[in-house]
Amino acid sequence: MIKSFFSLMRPPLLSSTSFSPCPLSPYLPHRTSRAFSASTFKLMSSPMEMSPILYRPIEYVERMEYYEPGGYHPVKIGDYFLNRYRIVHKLGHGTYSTIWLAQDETSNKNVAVKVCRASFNALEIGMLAKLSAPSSDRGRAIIPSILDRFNIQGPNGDHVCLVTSPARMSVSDAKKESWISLFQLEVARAIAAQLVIAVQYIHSQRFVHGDLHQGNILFLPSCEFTAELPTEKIYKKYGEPEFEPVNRLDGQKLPTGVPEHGVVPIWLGEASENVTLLESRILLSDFGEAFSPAQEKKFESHAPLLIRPPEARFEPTKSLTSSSDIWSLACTIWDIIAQKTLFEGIMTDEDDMTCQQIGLLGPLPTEWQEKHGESIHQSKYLNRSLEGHFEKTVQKARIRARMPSLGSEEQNALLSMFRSMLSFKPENRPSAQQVLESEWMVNWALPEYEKIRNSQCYMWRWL
Ligand SMILES: Nc1ncnc2c1ncn2[C@@H]1O[C@H](COP(=O)(O)OP(=O)(O)OP(=O)(O)O)[C@@H](O)[C@H]1O
Repeated sequence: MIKSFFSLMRPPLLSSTSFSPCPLSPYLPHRTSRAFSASTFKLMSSPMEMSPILYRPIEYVERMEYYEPGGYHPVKIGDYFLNRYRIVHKLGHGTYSTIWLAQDETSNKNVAVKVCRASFNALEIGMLAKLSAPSSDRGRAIIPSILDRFNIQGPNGDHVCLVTSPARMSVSDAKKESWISLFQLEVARAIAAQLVIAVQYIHSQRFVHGDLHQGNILFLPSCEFTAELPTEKIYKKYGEPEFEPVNRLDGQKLPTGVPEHGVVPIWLGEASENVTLLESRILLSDFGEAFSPAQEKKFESHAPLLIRPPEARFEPTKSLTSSSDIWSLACTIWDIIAQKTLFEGIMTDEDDMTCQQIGLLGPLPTEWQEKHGESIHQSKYLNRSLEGHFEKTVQKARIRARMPSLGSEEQNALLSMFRSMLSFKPENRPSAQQVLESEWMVNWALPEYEKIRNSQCYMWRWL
């Protein structure tokens, strides 16, 4: 059901099941790929219920099928929440929410209001509240702060709303906006450093994030945008909201609870190669898959297949742990540094993913091989290697894009970090703290982070 709906929506280029090296980015027309956001990616890997009514898909806009009892709330531009938050634009959408830019009329700041689906499990909020409690840990600054929280009632139910600071774009948005899908080296290093610091902080608080992909890494906007920019200036600079009519495929009237118009999200971002070091401050968002292993066992991973740790498949009776985050963290750091993802494919499956992992990383542990037979070893990926993939998707890609490539010492340090993080058995992977202490982090990534840590705007977040 899920797949067949997607094949209806997907243009021919993307419906291919062949493993083209970079299915989404540089070769699609400008901005087209934003319609296939991280959340779309995720939808394919999460269980979901579908409304029986189908709607004409609208580019860049959430699927109208989710406006149903228990689903999204039909937010309109101009809505006031709590007589305080005036909705001025749309920021984005995910599987569980729509996210809106609002003017906080009490503080006169621009904020993000995440309006969750009515069936949303509020556990995420509790976790985020704990992680965003004041702390002197440098990782705390990379976790979004909950500025306010309230509920609204609507035709589709009762919706939790979270107010946080607005972000500019995600790492995946910045790469999709670019023809070369690469960040400047110092920017990639700074993002990777912050991500590891954030994960180390989350693990130190005894949580596992569970969904560490590029779509959940958000760039902070300028201080000017958050603190001062009035709505008229935002519209002048970034454009007024664009509305697209919502139509059912069967031509019938829209049911209650479905908006008459979809709102195209504002684009505050820029192409990856144009992001400067000072603009590379990030927040790690989306704690919808997070859990506390001390209190809860979690056997199934809903992370996108491309970053999903192999133990979710091969050790289904063991609970996921912080080591599962380390695997996904390695895949995501790769994606930040390279032009193409570590593992590839849009409509891929677990067998293919295992074949790709063996191709890049070598044979599976013996007990996993025995469990799953030999068939997965007979694959087209066998002549690959991590080093070869690195040469192609990082070094040569950077040279082609006329960007500096990595020196051999840095390359060796980085590959050695990847190798340890991508150990098949979770118990063989380093902890986030050990990753922070790795040669690449200490000598290349953390020094770039230190440069932005002391920037004026960064300090502003603490005032
Ligand atoms: N504070 C924010 N500022 C700007 N954009 C945001 C913000 N929060 C989220 N977004 C945008 O909305 C998208 C979805 O957000 P988020 O991941 O929090 O949603 P979700 O409903 O939990 O979905 P999913 O788990 O499918 O990603 C993000 O990828 C980003 O593009």
